[in-house]
Amino acid sequence: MTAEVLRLERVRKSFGSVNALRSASLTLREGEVVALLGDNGAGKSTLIKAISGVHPVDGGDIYVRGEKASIRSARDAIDLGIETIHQDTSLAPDLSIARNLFLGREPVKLPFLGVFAPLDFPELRRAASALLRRVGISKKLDADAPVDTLSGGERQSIAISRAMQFAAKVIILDEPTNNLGVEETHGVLRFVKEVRDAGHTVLFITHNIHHVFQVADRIVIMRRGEIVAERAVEDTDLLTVESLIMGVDVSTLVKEAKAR
Ligand SMILES: Nc1ncnc2c1ncn2[C@@H]1O[C@H](COP(=O)(O)OP(=O)(O)OP(=O)(O)O)[C@@H](O)[C@H]1O
Repeated sequence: MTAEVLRLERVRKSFGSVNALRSASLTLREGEVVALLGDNGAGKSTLIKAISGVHPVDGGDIYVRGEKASIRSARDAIDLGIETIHQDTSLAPDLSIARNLFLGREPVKLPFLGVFAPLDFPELRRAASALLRRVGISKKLDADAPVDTLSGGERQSIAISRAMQFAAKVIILDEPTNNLGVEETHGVLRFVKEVRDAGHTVLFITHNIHHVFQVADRIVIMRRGEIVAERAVEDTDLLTVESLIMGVDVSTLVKEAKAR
């Protein structure tokens, strides 16, 4: 078994009277792809927002590489090696691919000038092209082109590449294949596997169980703010996972529907 990179122990988060996370415990290990599944309102987004510092938890503990961590902001999470790619919001559409690959962490000239330091464009272009080659999406991409000229799948790959290059140990993807075509979806799923094979840990939310079986190593299922089941993908099947998500035996429902 590989090393533990992130562990949540009995984390809680409420919004007024809504207990979005009741007592969620989860361990992520190095180099695995974990799919987080659950019905609408199960608490998936709240869980990833807790890990990424958007909604600091009300209680419970978070450990990063075995050390107790305090994640109170997105900056805290990034500093701990946790990068989150939210749907459609992770890129600046008007900026170039190269700028988006660095976004806020661009190479600068005269770094002692702090926020006033001018960008080092030749270095930015060189580093961006090298990264695009390394992640295998360089074929037709020009690092100077605006990012809004890219397809949805390419944009996802750019956002994931950015997370990878900043050596994020844990990359969290919120519905990475939402609104993508079939081919693009396969491209992103393939890329997720490559990211895993490069040693990163990926946690992703999806409503598409078929994608889970294509890419995940492990499935974690949430219901009503708790993690109710975890399964290795090779040890489970679609009906079992659907049953765990819904909290009822789906095969019985199917039989009943056929009998009507
Ligand atoms: N900012 C918020 N303010 C108030 N309630 C919230 C907030 N965010 C989430 N909730 C509530 O917390 C519960 C869990 O929501 P969450 O978005 O985490 O579920 P989810 O599993 O991601 O659902 P979906 O798949 O529909 O996105 C829901 O009842 C939701 O209405």
